[in-house]
Amino acid sequence: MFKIQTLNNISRNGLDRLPANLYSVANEVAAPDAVLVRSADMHKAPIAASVKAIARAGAGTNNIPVAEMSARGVPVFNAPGANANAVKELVVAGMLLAARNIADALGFVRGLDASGDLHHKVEAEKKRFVGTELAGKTLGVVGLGAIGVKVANAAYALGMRVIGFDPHMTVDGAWQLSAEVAKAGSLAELFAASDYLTFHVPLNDKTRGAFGTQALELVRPGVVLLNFAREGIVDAAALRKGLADGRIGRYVSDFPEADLLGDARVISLPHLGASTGEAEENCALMVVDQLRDFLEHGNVRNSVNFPETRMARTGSARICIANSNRPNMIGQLSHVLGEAGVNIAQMHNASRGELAYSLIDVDSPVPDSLVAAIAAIDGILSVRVIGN
Ligand SMILES: NC(=O)C1=CN([C@@H]2O[C@H](COP(=O)(O)OP(=O)(O)OC[C@H]3O[C@@H](n4cnc5c(N)ncnc54)[C@H](O)[C@@H]3O)[C@@H](O)[C@H]2O)C=CC1
Ligand SMILES: O=C(O)CCC(=O)C(=O)O
Repeated sequence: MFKIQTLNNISRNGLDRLPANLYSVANEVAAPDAVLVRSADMHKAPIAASVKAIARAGAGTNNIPVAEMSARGVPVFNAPGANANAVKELVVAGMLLAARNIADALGFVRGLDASGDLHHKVEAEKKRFVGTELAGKTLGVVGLGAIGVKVANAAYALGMRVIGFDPHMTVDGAWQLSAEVAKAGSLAELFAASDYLTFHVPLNDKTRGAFGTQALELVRPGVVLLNFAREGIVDAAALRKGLADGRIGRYVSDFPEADLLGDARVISLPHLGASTGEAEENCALMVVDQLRDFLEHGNVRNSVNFPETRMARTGSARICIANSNRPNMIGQLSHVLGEAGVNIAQMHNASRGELAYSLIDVDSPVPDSLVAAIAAIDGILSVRVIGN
């Protein structure tokens, strides 16, 4: 029986794919085998030694201590692209909210006194909410991954000019991107050309503060800045300076900030990008399937720290081993198996950066002494036996 701990609400349709005879699922679990999480901050509490995998039902994994998990030989999975459409639609809504003063106008109508001549009040005041159109404006998209590509294509379909910047764009992403989206040679070029600017990059040491004081000097006065990626992507000081001197016309964000809550130029949403029934279900289905494949067969799909590794099962048992990616690890493993008289039926080894992962199917049961001997090899991060 595998014990799964959920740290956030995970779509029921996803959880239903965990058969009750094999899995128990709860919020509070002693010694869980795996954790299912959305946005809960896993940096804040120690992660139990029993955890063999973490599955993020979403895209960003900055709430998970990925480097620490790699050092423990624990894969972290996510659901690439599974919520991208939901985020795209909210980004489009965000551009429209900013362009047409929709939030202010809604506030005005909600505050109207229902008595008297409503029609007159509406017609007299509507000039306060005159907006602009998106068509003909330029949108700069930083990060052309699952979300950025969809946002770029949608904006083009709305009549916007679109330019994008992503030095690591994938071939798949390029296939999906409209040929009408122009490539910016640099971030500076993109900043200078954009009326609307949107970021769709992961938060990491390279992207933290990607919109900072330098960007502020380059952007068009009154630029509409959209941040549906992560709070840290936009530097706090640069944002406040830009709002104060009017360089930033509007800030539309999925991450409310305490001191900006009352600022009329700031439109904040409560991290709603992926909050649609469809996206929540897509993410849950994807990560639950990946988690099952890992726990039951050791296979790895869509991990952010492990290499893709899949092998059909043969033999009586499977040994799953994560180790430091250095010479002679396979040699030592096969030596230890040979010493124990265990024959390798088939094996698959793959590496990613500093980590390597092997699936070894064997013809006979794996004794505890062999597991201990493998774990004792210098550089082994984790060992697990399935189907013994
Ligand atoms: N508001 C919300 O509810 C949601 C927010 N997100 C955030 O959006 C981010 C992006 O999500 P996806 O598009 O699904 O991820 P993705 O991994 O498909 O795309 C990210 C893209 O950013 C690019 N990139 C990385 N560093 C870059 C840099 N320095 N400059 C330019 N491009 C760079 C990558 O090459 C990649 O193409 C997530 O990491 C997450 O933080 C994702 C889903 C929901
Ligand atoms: O699960 C959520 O609602 C947050 C989604 C998100 O931010 C992500 O997928 O990176």
